Amino acid sequence: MIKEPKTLMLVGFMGAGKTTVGREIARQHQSLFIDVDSEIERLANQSIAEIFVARGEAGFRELETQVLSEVQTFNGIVATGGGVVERSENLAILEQSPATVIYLHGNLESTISRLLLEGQRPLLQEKSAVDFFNLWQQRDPKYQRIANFTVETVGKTPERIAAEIVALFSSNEDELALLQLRSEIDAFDRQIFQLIEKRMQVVSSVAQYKKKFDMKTVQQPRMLKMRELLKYDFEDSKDITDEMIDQIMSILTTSAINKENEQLKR
Ligand SMILES: Nc1ncnc2c1ncn2[C@@H]1O[C@H](COP(=O)(O)OP(=O)(O)OP(=O)(O)O)[C@@H](O)[C@H]1O
Ligand SMILES: O=C(O)C1=C[C@@H](O)[C@@H](O)[C@H](O)C1
Ligand SMILES: [Mg+2]
Repeated sequence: MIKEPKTLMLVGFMGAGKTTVGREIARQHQSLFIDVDSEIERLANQSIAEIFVARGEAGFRELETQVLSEVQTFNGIVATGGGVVERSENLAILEQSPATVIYLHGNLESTISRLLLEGQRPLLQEKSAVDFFNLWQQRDPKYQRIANFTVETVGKTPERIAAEIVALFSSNEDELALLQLRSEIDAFDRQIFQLIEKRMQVVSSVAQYKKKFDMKTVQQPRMLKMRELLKYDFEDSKDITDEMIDQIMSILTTSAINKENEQLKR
């Protein structure tokens, strides 16, 4: 059971949101928060980037292990650094500590775009996209191994992720299994709606085109063709039935037609 843990450790790839979500859990749950990277900077009196330059990655990892062993019994939320799984000493600390470990799982694409916006991680400067992909593949099973619970973060706001984690505190073992699955479903739902939002933006551009060339909003052959192609592509799927395609496409096309009519004032 994850019941009001004394220590809650967040692990995950750099940029997964450990620091942001950790602070938010502390705010929602009124607990203390500590960030391993910030503690390392305090200890060395240097920024992470400066530590990497002055002591190399190996020197940074030494400090990381030192701080991790100190915070393993911290009474509150601990955001670890993305590379905490790089050293076997750290894995042993996390496996043996009484802390509850939560893996913030995302996808490489959204994580890299966030990191590029920030541009502060030393490893980001020196690694190629392929290196990053390999690092992701190599670290992912390690985060999984040490985690008591994995939270799917794709498409969710930090507030939403934090609320999901706070909800775990009062759940028993059986409920946790269900919450784990629901965390995945919620992430898919958010991705589906984000895609629908993007689809509607394209619909807007189609409306402009139709206005320019004085075309009708509803193009019946096109509507039929869209469904026909989807049914063909998913004909082997047991879950995506023709009926489901008709129902979902009906909602999507009705919303699109309404939007086009509104834009074209028809
Ligand atoms: N769920 C989210 N949705 C959108 N943006 C997010 C989300 N989580 C984090 N971010 C943004 O992504 C960036 C990286 O987040 P954060 O610093 O919390 O990652 P981290 O896991 O602590 O990384 P590191 O391992 O490098 O310390 C920040 O700009 C933050 O605002
Ligand atoms: O993923 C990593 O190896 C790192 C992540 C950051 O949290 C920092 O600890 C540092 O930039 C290294
Ligand atoms: Mg961080």
